[in-house]
Amino acid sequence: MTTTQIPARQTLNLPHILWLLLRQQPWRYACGELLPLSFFLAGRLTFSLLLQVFFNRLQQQSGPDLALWLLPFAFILAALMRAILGSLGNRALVTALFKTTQTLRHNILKRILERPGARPLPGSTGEAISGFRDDIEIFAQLFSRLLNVFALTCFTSIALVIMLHASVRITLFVFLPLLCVVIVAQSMKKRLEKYRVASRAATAEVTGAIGEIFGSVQAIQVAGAEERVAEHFSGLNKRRHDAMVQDSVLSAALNSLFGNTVGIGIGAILIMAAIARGSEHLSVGDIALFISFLSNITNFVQSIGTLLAQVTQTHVSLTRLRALLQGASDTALVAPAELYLQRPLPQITLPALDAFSELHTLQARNLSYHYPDTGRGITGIHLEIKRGTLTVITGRIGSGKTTLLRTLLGLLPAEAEAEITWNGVQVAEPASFFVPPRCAYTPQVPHLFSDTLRENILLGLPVGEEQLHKAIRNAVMEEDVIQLEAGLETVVGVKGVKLSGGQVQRSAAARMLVRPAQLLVFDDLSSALDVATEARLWERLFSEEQHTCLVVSHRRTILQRADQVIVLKEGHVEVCGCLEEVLEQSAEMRYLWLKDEIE
Ligand SMILES: Nc1ncnc2c1ncn2[C@@H]1O[C@H](COP(=O)(O)OP(=O)(O)OP(=O)(O)O)[C@@H](O)[C@H]1O
Repeated sequence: MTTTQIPARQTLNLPHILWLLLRQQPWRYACGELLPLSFFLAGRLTFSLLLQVFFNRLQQQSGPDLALWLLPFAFILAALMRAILGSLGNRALVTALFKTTQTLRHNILKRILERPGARPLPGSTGEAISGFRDDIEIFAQLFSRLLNVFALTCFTSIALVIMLHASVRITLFVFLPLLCVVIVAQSMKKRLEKYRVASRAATAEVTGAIGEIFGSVQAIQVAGAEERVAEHFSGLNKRRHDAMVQDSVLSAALNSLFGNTVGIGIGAILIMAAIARGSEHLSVGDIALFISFLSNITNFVQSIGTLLAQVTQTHVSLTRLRALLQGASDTALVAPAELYLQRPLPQITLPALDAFSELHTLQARNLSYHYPDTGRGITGIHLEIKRGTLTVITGRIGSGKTTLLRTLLGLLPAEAEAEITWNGVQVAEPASFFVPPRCAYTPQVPHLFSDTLRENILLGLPVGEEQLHKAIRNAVMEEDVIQLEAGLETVVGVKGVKLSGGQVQRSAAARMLVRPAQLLVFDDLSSALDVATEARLWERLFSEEQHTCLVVSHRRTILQRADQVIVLKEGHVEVCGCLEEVLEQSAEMRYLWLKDEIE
């Protein structure tokens, strides 16, 4: 059995990926970049040709004629056109680029959320954040540059024909530097790629360290490790600084090379024009035309150089984004996405409880999972849970209780021979199957967000106040809510730092209970709740209806209520049965029972 479906990986090349993204909003891109730029370049061409006519007339006649008057008008017209179309186009372009980047972010996030909950990211959080932020921005920059280069290429091609018509030899001199630039840029490609990878990795390390430091301020203070942490952080920053300097210096060197090479080209043209004879002779108008074209050709050359560097960067970014995709095809990366940029987000609704979702029996056979780094975990577990019963999993620390729950629920990928059935039908994808209204789960270490307590419980679920207060009461949280400064509207701080461990645990229980489910799974509430509070919670839960529960615990209060106790030892089921049976059959259980009494 596999818990996640990893589609056969389909790798697309970069141009194909860009094309698929461009195709999603061709009109926005056309209006945003190509149209204004084309008008600008058409205006620029007209202006250059008028300039040629003007200087030729000036050379031939004693005074200026109509061309002189046309020139400023043409210039003003072109500038006006550019300003109007540019500002209109800018809005379309910004929207198009934003949609493209958000589509990529949406698709990667979707893929991450499809992965089993315990292992959603392939690397550190910092690497993922840096991928979401920087690598995707690099895609947007490449898009913008490509469209720009496309328009400039059209301009340069027309300019080339006009220049060749004026003088073949001098025109070739203009394009010689361009050839040099392309050769130099290509030869630097590998080095630039190496520097880019290093600077991205260093940035990810710094981002990750910031996240870890903010997440463990208390632990650092308790250990008195402020100075050592600051030193470590400073070391990471130094590495990032060095990598960024190498990267930036090489990019800047290439850029300045492009600019200066073309400058030298302009000098060469002037010299060639000065010494040209016969058919190669250039008029003042031709020289003015060449020089006026050259500023745009400079632009073109620089853009080509930057484009080549950006293509290299984008290849590096694509490799990193593929790592976040974790085996999914590139088509998943560029698939059109519903973004809700201007419309309100759709309401979250719980799937309706159909006849099949009603639990009668849940069975697991040969459930195994071993952590790749330690080889520890659970092996060959069988279990059966019947409707309306309470099953308690117990065992020593590290015996595999949490691993068993997570593997059953698909949060860890079970090994191949495992089989999970719900009412006798095999569950192909436990991670997406064991969700409300079939199953709800409170983990041992719940995660709260830096939001109000209400939002932390509801997570956007549209339920009435009555249902919310019932869940809070069942989680034995109602007195705490009254005491909090703003009740349910209290902002609980990052990871719920403003709440006690027990309050965090019970908030998570309320989050679970507000979503009615056929199977309720609790992982060891006793780690954060005192005996009396935990007992009240079970009392309330079982007094109102016959829930089906799967609970990890070592507390006698819940063991005594259990219909079935599963005792785990070193990742195996040691014994399974009602409390009397397991106490009678297992020395391990007797040890755990006595230990709880002593504690
Ligand atoms: N992320 C992990 N990577 C590697 N090994 C792990 C990981 N999590 C747990 N283990 C190992 O797997 C075994 C089972 O761990 P598990 O957390 O399931 O035990 P547990 O019975 O739930 O413990 P506790 O009572 O402390 O919650 C342990 O030996 C533990 O060291």
